[in-house]
Amino acid sequence: MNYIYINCGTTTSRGYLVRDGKPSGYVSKVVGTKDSSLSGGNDILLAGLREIYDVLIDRNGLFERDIESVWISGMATSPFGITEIPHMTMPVNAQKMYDESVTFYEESYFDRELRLLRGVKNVPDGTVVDLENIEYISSIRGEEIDIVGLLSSNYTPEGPFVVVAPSSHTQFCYVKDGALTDILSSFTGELRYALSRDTMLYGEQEHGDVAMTEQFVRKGCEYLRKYGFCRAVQIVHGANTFGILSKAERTQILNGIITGSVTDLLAQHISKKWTDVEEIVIFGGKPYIEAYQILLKDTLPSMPVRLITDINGNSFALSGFLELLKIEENAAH
Ligand SMILES: Nc1ncnc2c1ncn2[C@@H]1O[C@H](COP(=O)(O)OP(=O)(O)OP(=O)(O)O)[C@@H](O)[C@H]1O
Ligand SMILES: O=C(O)C(=O)C[C@@H](O)[C@H](O)CO
Repeated sequence: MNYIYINCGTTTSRGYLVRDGKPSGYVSKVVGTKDSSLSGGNDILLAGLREIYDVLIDRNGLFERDIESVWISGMATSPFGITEIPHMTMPVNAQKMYDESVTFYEESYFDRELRLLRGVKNVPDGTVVDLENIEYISSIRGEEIDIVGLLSSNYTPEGPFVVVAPSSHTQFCYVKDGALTDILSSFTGELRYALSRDTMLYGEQEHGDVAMTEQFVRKGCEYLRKYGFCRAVQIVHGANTFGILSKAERTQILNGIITGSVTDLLAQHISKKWTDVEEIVIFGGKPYIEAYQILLKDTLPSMPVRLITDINGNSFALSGFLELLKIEENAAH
């Protein structure tokens, strides 16, 4: 049987073809819910997701009728996605993700049923969210399936651990007894994107991948702690004004500033709330995730910190989806 699975992101969406339980195709496209928010409608997103679906089918010599079902996780269920579906409550494991999936008939671009996987929030259903409690509430849409995939792999530590998932937003996910149990979300990658694309920093920063080195990442974090966010960023600009450092070095300092603001937060959270954490697992596919490892090792020197590179064609999200397929197939027998 053939299945298509798409993980819809804020910035990028990634699609996979699974044939007889085996991954057989991968396509990614820079399209996500940020496009819906910027354009005021979800046409760009839906057209992009449809393109991923078409490419996976065409490249593999298939027809639409050959696809048993199409599954979509991530930001597709956000207000800027395909259709809004509320987050699930924790704890979350593969079975819960499967049980709480929602079938939705998408008329305009797919003209077929989609199985939408819901995101997760860290408060019970029925919680009235207001100005007083919003600061304690976090949510994810997409990282939960990465965690299901991670839990199915041999990378998982025994005791409680925190998964660090840096991307458009950095999600700290607390995992205990085989389930996602708490979340702390921060607005990182999108902030960095805005700063490096739409400000003076544009011509002063490297825009491709840059390897992170301790010296510059630490410097950024040091500026942040000493002067606060705005002055720290101004120092990066100043380095250009006064003609010192390369673009790549300034980029690393900016990364140290943004990453430092959330690694310090994580350290605080571990000391106050997630006190039994035994290990931190950072995952992602880009070199910038190394900034997290550098700063966490400094900030929490006695905590084991593991970095797991999630190469796109072989992602934890896909492994998570394969876990859900096993549940689906067992349910069918
Ligand atoms: N060097 C970097 N430092 C920090 N963030 C970065 C860096 N390079 C890229 N990013 C951020 O990563 C994000 C893009 O990541 P990706 O393409 O994985 O997005 P996504 O899958 O849509 O994210 P999400 O899963 O959060 O919805 C952008 O917000 C971008 O600014
Ligand atoms: O719950 C939501 O609607 C989000 O915006 C979650 C978002 O941060 C994703 O997890 C992407 O990282």
